[in-house]
Amino acid sequence: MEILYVNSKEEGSQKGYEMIREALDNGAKVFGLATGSTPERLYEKLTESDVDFSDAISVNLDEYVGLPGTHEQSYRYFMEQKLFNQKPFKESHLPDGMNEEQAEIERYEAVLSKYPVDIQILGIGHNGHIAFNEPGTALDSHTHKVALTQSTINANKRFFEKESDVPGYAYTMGLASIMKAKKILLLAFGEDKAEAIKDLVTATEPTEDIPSTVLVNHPDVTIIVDQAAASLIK
Ligand SMILES: O=P(O)(O)OC[C@H]1O[C@](O)(CO)[C@@H](O)[C@@H]1O
Repeated sequence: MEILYVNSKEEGSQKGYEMIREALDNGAKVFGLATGSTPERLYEKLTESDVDFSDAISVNLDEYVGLPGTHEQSYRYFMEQKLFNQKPFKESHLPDGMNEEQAEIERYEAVLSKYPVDIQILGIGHNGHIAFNEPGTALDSHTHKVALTQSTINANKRFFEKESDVPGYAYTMGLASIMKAKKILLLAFGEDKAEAIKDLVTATEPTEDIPSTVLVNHPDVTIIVDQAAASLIK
């Protein structure tokens, strides 16, 4: 696990941007994408650049259950606004929050089998979740439906008018699905991520209590942290 210490979110997003470009230049075809506030600046940098994803495929980590892709808080809508409208991919895949559970799990697993991820962008939740894999998720999990924890609902309610509007469930790639990516790039910015980063980088083996620790066994993980997120490990 390589840790890149940067001074700011701006610098970290620039580094992330450079790594994505490098992957594309070196022939990466399938990009695993994340939502949330963490990668926003990185996506902005991609949209401001001359990068061309028209031959590439994107697959996203997760989607709220019950929100159609046209809903402003859906992750499909987020991706369209932040990246896809400006930089279209040949194909962009996200879980479909309106599909029935079993059908959606099978459909998305088939997408992931068809398109193994070359480079996966990840953020991290306060409780160490990656994608929507909350503490207690099996380390060998694949795409599944998850009940969001109160911690995640609290963190995400800022995007909704009121807390009761936050969906209680999501479809998410599992931890084993994420581990299949050839390369993983995890970004964390801000003091509120310091505890989660400490838990991840001090872990010696994976534990279900802290989903991010599954990454300890991945051969190619880079973590980009700003000073605040690194404040408990430096
Ligand atoms: O980047 P943020 O907004 O801090 O979110 C952190 C994590 O939470 C999620 O948005 C899910 O709650 C993840 O997809 C993300 O990595």
